[in-house]
Amino acid sequence: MASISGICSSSSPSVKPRLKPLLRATSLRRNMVSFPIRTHRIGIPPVHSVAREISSELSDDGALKNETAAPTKVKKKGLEKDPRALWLRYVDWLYQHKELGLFLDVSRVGFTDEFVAEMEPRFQAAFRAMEELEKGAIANPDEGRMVGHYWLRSPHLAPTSRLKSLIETTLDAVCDFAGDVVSGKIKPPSSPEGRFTQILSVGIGGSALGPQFVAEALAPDNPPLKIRFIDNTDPAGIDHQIAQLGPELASTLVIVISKSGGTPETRNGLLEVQKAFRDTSLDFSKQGVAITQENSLLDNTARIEGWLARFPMFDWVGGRTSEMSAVGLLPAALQGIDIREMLAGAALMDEANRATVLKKNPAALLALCWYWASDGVGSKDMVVLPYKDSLLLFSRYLQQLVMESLGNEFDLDGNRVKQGLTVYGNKGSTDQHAYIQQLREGVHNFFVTFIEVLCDRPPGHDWELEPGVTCGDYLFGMLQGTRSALYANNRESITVTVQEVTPRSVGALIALYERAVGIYASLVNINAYHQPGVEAGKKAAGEVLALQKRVLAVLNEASCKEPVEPLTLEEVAERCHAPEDVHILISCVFRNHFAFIWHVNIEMIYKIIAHMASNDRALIAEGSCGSPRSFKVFLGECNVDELYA
Ligand SMILES: O=P(O)(O)OC[C@H]1O[C@](O)(CO)[C@@H](O)[C@@H]1O
Repeated sequence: MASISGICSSSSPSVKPRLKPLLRATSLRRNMVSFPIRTHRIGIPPVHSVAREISSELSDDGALKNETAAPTKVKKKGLEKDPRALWLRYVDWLYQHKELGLFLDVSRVGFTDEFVAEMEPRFQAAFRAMEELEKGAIANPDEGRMVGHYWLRSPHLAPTSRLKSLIETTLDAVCDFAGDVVSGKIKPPSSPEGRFTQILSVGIGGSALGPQFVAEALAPDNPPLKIRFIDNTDPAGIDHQIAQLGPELASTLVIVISKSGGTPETRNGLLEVQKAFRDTSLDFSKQGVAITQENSLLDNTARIEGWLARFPMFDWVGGRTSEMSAVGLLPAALQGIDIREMLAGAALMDEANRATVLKKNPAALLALCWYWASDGVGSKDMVVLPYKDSLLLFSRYLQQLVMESLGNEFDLDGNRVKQGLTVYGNKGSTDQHAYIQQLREGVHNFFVTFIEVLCDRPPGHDWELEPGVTCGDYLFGMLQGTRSALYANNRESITVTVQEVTPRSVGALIALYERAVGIYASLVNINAYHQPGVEAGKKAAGEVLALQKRVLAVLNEASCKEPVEPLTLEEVAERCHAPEDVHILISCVFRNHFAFIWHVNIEMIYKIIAHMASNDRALIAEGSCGSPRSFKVFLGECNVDELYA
């Protein structure tokens, strides 16, 4: 058994939300936005934070309509249209990483030399910040954490020898365990096949998106183990995954992934899967693997129940940058993907991204384009279009990486900035038959990133479907045509080109965008490594479930009466609020918010009851859910246990 407990890092210190007085932009002039100079942690100079509400838009000829929106003093001008000048711009700015076979073309983004010059000091500061981060600075100040995903592929860079050996030991353990599972040395106890054939990965967000993207991109046609995912608390979705496994549940390795070890969706997925194991008389512990931080709820459960294996997550690796930790590496290795190649590709890309000359640093070039195109305030969305089916999930993966990192209400100095960069996209050329019409001719609120893969299919397999033209030529033509057509209509685009979709190039792509996010975050002075907004949603969900328990208790009590006492919504709400809400109500009345809170609660109680009624857990005595004012509700069966629990 590959249990490597004890090598996880200790759990993180408690986190306090950062509350600072809000500062506002102090002066806005017509052609320029200037802001008070502020000091900055880890060496970032002041930035021209631009209030989101100031709209900016390129007009159809590429000129800026609202000049006050410019994040720098540089005026935007129309995009270059002269073919020769454009070719020179292409050649001048083309980035190539020879060893990785990766190109980055930023020529179709209209930044000017003046803009680049103005941004230069900010880039130098961002490079210094990245350097400090890699040396182990507390780059996630709210949570008091280091940010160390770069060490995962270059352990020698880890700030202590303990961390270095932790990374290396974990990687070895992942490889050994995966090798033993694939070879059949580690086998499920009661499978007729005598070896594991399936992986069921249970996790959400950063504990799912990386493994999903990599599986889609790199899993061979006949992997040693096939993978499927439970990444939600949707019971029907979970049932579907379990039903699809059918009798192969007996040969399924269940990998439960959660950095915190307490995410409700993941816990629910685990409980549902464990029930499915019980229902089929299978011993879950012999087939369960946990990837989590040491001593988390999940870790303790796995240890106490004696699961097959446990692998560590580190508090200095964020969920959305965890693909190169056990989170991504274990599922990938089990599918026969060369994870050391993935790590090598990422390490090479990291190395390139340490260049302090803008033109030689691909991540910085991306950040420059994002800043230019979205005015440094996310005023334009990033549409990601990989022209390759296997990269379908790249945009979804990037959506979390970019939006959960950059979407921030406050900057590092406590100013309300409401930052972000919206990401969406699926794949080309498929999307040309969906929304490219709007991109070409409709609202101009985006820039595009094309991902191009030069090699169409393995050598020896291609054929011409018409003289001189292959199927892949069409895909190539669609990409180039769309890029040109968009540009002709002043729509900017970036093109990232890789030779092939391989573990090495996928590792490099992940590393490229991880670093671009880090650099961009420095440019706009935000903490890219926390996600306070997500916590608010989780907390609110907890409150809804707590309210549901109270509603259930009230209905139980009324339904146990002889005769049963059906209740209106108002009656349920009133009984729910006593006695523990009295305090809340008094303070709400005191602050003149009573009506609002009452309204929200009664609406929520209505939704709770409607949901229970839809699932046969509450019965409507009078009226219907469609007329909430009048309906009366009771529970079908009086649950005395619950009532007196
Ligand atoms: O790995 P965990 O702790 O279950 O968290 C899953 C995801 O939830 C988030 O915290 C957002 O809720 C992501 O950042 C994270 O990747």
